[in-house]
This record gives sequence, structure tokens and C-alpha cells, in this order.
Amino acid sequence: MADKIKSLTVLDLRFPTSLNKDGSDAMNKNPDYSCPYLTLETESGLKGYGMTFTLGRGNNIVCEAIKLLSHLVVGQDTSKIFADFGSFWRSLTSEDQIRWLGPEKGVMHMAVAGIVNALWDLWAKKEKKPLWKLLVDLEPEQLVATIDFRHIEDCLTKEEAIEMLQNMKVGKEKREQEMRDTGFPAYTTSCAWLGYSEEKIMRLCKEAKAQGFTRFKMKVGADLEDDKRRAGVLRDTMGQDHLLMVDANQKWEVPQAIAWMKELVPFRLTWIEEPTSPDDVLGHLEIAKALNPLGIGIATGEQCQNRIMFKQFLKSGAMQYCQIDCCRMGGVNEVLAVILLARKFKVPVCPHGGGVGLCEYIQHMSMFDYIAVSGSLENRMIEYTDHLHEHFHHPCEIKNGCYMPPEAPGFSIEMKDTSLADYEWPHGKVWQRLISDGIYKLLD
Ligand SMILES: C[C@H](O)[C@@H](O)CC(=O)C(=O)O
Ligand SMILES: [Mg+2]
Repeated sequence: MADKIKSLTVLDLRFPTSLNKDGSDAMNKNPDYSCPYLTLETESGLKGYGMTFTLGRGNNIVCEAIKLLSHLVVGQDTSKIFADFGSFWRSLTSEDQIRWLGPEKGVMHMAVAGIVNALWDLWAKKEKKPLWKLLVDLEPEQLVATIDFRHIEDCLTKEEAIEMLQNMKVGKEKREQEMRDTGFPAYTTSCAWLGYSEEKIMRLCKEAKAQGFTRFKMKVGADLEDDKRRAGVLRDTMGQDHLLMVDANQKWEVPQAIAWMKELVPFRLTWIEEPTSPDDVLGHLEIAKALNPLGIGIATGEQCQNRIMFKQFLKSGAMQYCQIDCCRMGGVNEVLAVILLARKFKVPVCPHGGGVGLCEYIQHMSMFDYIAVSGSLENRMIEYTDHLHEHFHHPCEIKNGCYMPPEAPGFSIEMKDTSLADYEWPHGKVWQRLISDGIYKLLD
């Protein structure tokens, strides 16, 4: 039945996470987790919510980018969009004049993600299913029709993707039940942001262990001696048998990454994440060749711009862990393309969750990946960060160190009205107070 989109509204939401150094790393020392938050409403009154993630200032630019695209969305019939979502997605990334700003990268692509994710929220609500279940239940042909295969068909054709999904129908129900029973393994980054003291790292690590976490990630890259000391503290507190990953957030040159990581080998690290520029495929490959024999894999993807860049990393062997992000690329449709590419190249998908709402989003993608695409939990885990979940109507749920599948219809990203009123920049109650106390300045 026809149901046209009658409005698209967007809010600039920011959270003062930098005050406690939550989310800090070697490149981003004072991040304020932020999101353009958008609402789509249809003529029948159905609402879809979406967001994309930024670190504070600059959020206003992404909000404007979303408004620039809204003429392509408002007035469209949702049933037509969902019947041929791949073509609609391409229309958003191919707007005659705006495409020049990308193509398919940066601010405009983040804007596409916000819109597209709100549409998926709408679709899942229309079907009265959580998003992961909608994805799992789509027929392979329907799912593949949501993906734009332009520039990846040399590695993965539509026909191959359909066959992959068709083959994985075997055992799907069992895997779905397994997710409901025990969930999808998570790791936590929240114990060891770069700006945290050693006492805080120790305390948070003990708390996380008590909640059932056995996998941890630590920020590195500012000072080698500090990294060694912090890794020692974390290793001793978390225990020798558990998994430890580190994340440099693009800080190093290629030879520097190799030399620095060799110094950290005694801490038995599973991966080094973003050792250098996220665009440097050959650099990552060189680092992988040096570190893989030492048991360290390369993880990257949270700032990988699109499916075409992922194709380079996956095909070349430059990436051993594929870190999809639901807002960096053009939303769910493009994430689906990367999940299928990763399966083709046998690289495990370990999504990126360090940001507001990202944990709520990515859990759906990993549930889908396990149940319908990979069928394996080997070397797979979803990042968890313990911040800002209280703002969501349906926050993600962790049990014994695992994400439990969301049950509420939609994409889990709808926020509470009180949070919108408190954190809208710069008029929200919290911001008014921080600005009048002189803690924040109005720079934009
Ligand atoms: C600025 C963000 O907190 C970033 O450090 C997150 C990240 O790299 C991760 O979660 O991984
Ligand atoms: Mg990271």
C-alpha cells in the first residue's frame, strides 16, 4: 500500500563526552560524541529514526548535508523505495550536482547513511520486526536488490551473492535460536580510552570482568612507554587467557607502526587497529606482512569510506578484521555489500561501536551476518562502549559479555524526548548550562 514520506526533520545533538575523556584516542583527544538525528514521517503517521556519527563541531555541516538531500526523499512512496531499494540508494549518491562533493565519501556519504538508516527503521517497523530479523527473513533476491553493486562486480556479482545467501539457508533457524539463547560475543573498549588513568583502567576492567567481558581493547599511539605500562596494567587485571586488542586511530607512519607494535608483542595482542591512514591500502598490507607472522592481525574500517575501498583492503590481504560502521559508509545497504564481500574473502566482520548509537546499530548487522551470511563466530566480536545508552528507548543489552538480539521493531535508534531537549546544540538545557558556566564556547 502506498505510504509517502511527508516530512524529514533533523536535529543537531551533541554530548559533552570530552569532559571525562570518554572516547579519547591518540588522534581524537577531546571527542564530544554527536549525531545529526533525523526523523522521517509518512502520511500514515509511521516514523523512522536515523542518525550518523560525528565528534562535535562539524555536526552542523552533516545536518545541512542531510537537508540538501531531503528533496530526493520527501514525497517518495516508501513501498516503491523498499521494492527497489538499491536504485533508490543510488539516486541518493548520484544527485547530479552534489555527487561532485564525494563521490560516495565524506560528509555527503554520512548524510546518506542517516537518511538510509531511518528508512530501514521505517521498513522494519512497518514489518513489526527488529531490523536484524527483517534482514534475515528477506529472500536472497530481495536482500540483494537493496545493494548497489556498481564498482564491486569484478569481485562479487549479484548472482554469487544470491547463491551465498541461498546456501546459508541451511541451519538458519538453529543459528537464530542460538543468538536468542546466548547472544553474539562482544569486546569492550570502555576500560582503556587514552585519557584514562591507570587506576581508572584497573577499576573499569575489574567491573567489566564482573559483567562477563573477556575481550578488551586499549588505545595506543601517543607514547610508547605509556602504552607498555598501560598494556601491562590491563593484561594483569584482565588475565592472561583473555583477548587484548589495541587501536592507534591512524597515528603512525608505516615503518613506525611496525616498530612500535614489535615493542608490544609481549602483551599478546590479537589486532592492531587503524595503524596508519585509513586510505593507505598498501601501507596496511606492508604492516600486515610484518605483523601477521607475530600473531597480530590488522583491523580497520571505521573510517573506510565505501564498499569500493573495502574491496581493496579485503582482496589484497591488507585487513584481517573487517570493521564495518553503519554511519561512515552509506548506511545499511552498503554495509550489506561489505558483509558479503568479507564473506567472499573469508575475513571476519567485527563492527565498530565507539560512538553514540553505534552499538545500537551494529548489533543488528552482526546478528544478520552470523545467521544469514557467515554462519561462524570464529574471530568475530562486536565492539561495545559503555556510553550514552540511557538516551535510547531500546538500548542494546549485554549478557555475560555478549550482545543479546534486540526484540523491539526497528533499528533501535529512537531517542528519548528528554534527551533531545537536553542535548540539542546549542539550545538544549545541558548545553545552555555548560555555555553559561564558560565550560564550552559557541564557536559555530
Ligand atoms: C573517537 C572515538 O571514540 C574512537 O576512538 C572510537 C574508536 O576508534 C573505536 O571505537 O574503535
Ligand atoms: Mg577504532
